[in-house]
Amino acid sequence: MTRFLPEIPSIHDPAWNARVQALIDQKTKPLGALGMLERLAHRLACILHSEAPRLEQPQMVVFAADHGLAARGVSAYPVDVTWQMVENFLAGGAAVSVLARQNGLALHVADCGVARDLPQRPYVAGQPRLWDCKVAHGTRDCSSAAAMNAAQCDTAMHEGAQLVRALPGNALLLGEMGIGNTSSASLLLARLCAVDVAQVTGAGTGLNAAGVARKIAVLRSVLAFHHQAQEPLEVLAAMGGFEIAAMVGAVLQAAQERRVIVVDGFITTAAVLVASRLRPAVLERCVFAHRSGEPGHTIMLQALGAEPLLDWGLRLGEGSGAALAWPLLQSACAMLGEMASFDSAGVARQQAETASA
Ligand SMILES: O=C(O)c1ccc[n+]([C@@H]2O[C@H](COP(=O)([O-])O)[C@@H](O)[C@H]2O)c1
Ligand SMILES: Cc1cc2nc[nH]c2cc1C
Repeated sequence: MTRFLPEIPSIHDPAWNARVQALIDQKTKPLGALGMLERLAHRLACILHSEAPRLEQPQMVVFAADHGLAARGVSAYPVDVTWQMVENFLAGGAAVSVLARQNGLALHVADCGVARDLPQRPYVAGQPRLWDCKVAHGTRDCSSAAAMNAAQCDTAMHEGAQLVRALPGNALLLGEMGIGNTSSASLLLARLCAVDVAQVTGAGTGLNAAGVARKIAVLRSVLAFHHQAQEPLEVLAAMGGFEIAAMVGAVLQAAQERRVIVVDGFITTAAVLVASRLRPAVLERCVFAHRSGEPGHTIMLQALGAEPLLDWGLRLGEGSGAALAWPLLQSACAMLGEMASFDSAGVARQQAETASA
């Protein structure tokens, strides 16, 4: 299978940037007074190339898979939670199910490599949908082998891209589920950003201090075992997960189509980190929903130059933070599209001699 590596041109356009900024500055408010909402509106206007951007048919995809490394005791929960939570997503009872429903987000679950066979079920319009993107029944234990081979990595990326192609709309919200996947995210970050793994390893689903210390020791041994893996896709295959590889493909595809990509927490951001090493311009299409309570996320966001919308100590994953932040994107669009300008409303502007530099 060939590698999925589309060209992603930069959408940076100084003239367009200035035009959108001028529109925002003409709204009836003191200059800059809507703070980060203004920066968000600016970003959405640039991604969707519209002075009045509209978010259409938003699609939340929860990418799910299992991790061989989980057998090394790096998670507080058993591997079976992955498939059990997939069932919960589909039944409508998980956090992301509730928040997606509340916010009018279509919900999809992509089985990229859950260890159990999940029965296919009929598609019911308006209900969460299960997609079979399974590459294998979980990755191999990456403390003693590559998590996946290059062909599996390519397949997972293609699956993610193909799924995005099949979805309507102009906004993709990224979610994930996979017991053990905070370990993969920490490993990708440690290797790709050359930081000490102890600095970027946290409790995940809730390890205690002794558990975190054991997790760090395991992750150190994994990094030593894969010392030769340095290129982004080598690192992804060596220590990633099928859901992460599928998200890399999904991000590249969504970026190529110029969709708005709403990034959730630590693991989805790890996928964006890998994608951005392959095609840096994907970052121009991303909105980072929140700063996760997982300590490595702050370092990862910094490495990407990302400014997250929320800082709520969320550490659930699933796409829950992306769904929570969604109304902020809607507000940003409403602000740009519906707020009056000083001229249209007949409101007096700031006096020239009082303008700050
Ligand atoms: O997104 C995050 O920031 C995040 C932080 C901690 C845990 N999680 C979720 O918890 C699971 C992974 O945790 P663990 O401890 O099994 O590595 C996985 O299903 C993630 O969705 C997610
Ligand atoms: C219950 C549970 C729900 C989750 N959702 C995402 N990761 C999770 C991990 C656990 C353990």
